[in-house]
Amino acid sequence: MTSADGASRWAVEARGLGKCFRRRRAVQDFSVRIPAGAVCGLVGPNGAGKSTLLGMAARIIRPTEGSLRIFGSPVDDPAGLADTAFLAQDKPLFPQFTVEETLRLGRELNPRWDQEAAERIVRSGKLPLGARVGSLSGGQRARVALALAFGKRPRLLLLDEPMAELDPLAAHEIGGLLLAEAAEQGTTVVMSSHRLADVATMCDHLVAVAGGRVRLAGETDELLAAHRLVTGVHLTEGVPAEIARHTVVESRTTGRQLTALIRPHGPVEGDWKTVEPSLEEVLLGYMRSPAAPPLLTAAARVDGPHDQEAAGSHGQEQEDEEVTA
Ligand SMILES: Nc1ncnc2c1ncn2[C@@H]1O[C@H](COP(=O)(O)OP(=O)(O)OP(=O)(O)O)[C@@H](O)[C@H]1O
Repeated sequence: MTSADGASRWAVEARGLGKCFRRRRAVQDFSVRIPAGAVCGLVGPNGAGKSTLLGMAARIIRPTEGSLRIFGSPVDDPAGLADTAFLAQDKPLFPQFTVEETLRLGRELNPRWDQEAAERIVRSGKLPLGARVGSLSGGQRARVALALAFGKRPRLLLLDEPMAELDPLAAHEIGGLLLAEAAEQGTTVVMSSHRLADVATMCDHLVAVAGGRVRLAGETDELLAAHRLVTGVHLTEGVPAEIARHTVVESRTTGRQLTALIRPHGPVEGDWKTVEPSLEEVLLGYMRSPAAPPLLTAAARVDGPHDQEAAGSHGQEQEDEEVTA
């Protein structure tokens, strides 16, 4: 779908996307949209397919099946190449280069290079331009890598575990820098992370994957509002009927105490305490319960109400539920 000014509303649009490495299916039946302008967290356990998804969007891994569009154009359209920047997990930089030489390389390789933005990012960390990259701390190297990425002026910035090796202080600083620069440049950000607290504070959208399939996708607020954490005393075996009538993502009993993560289909009857769960509680619930049905908000679904191209789309959307909360 395109907006009135001709730009695509969707930064990323995957339909039935799949990737097979020899006989191993890393991603399957993946149908999700991420709107332009979102800061989207990509979460899931080790081996879930996060790096493979980012690699396909970054054009370094070729999908085996399905379609993937970036700002409305097929991912393999060379015209879109300059629109995307990808920062791999190991943040490949040349250790012998100085910060200044690294930025110069960025300028020479990228026709749309924005030296002012790149220098602003480096200077705000008080990094000396003459320092060798190999002598910098992990946080400082992350800053140089982000300067290189934002210097490209990408419309879509793909980050694989950008804070993985940073201490909490450096992660906070780099997270703030990332959000400020994304807002300044209007960049859509998709970042994989195992740090759920960072995802909760930084991301307005979320895609959770497990076993190469989407488990949750959409606006973080809407996804949270669609769930309730139910607790109470339960003396018999199994999930009580008044809870089982809702979609139960996960239920656990500790002694006499039952805790259930549910997607309510109306009020929860009986003597149960219900609260809105934290993002961490929702994500852990889905990770621990691979059989729980996935949930995609209307905006994340490729057959959502804004879709004009849904005919013939395939994927797991047939079995998903819509968020009604
Ligand atoms: N080049 C490859 N060749 C073969 N198998 C691969 C390759 N890359 C990834 N895989 C497999 O695909 C699956 C998904 O891997 P991927 O790296 O995308 O997961 P991830 O969610 O990024 O994991 P992590 O959180 O550990 O980084 C895994 O089973 C992995 O072993």
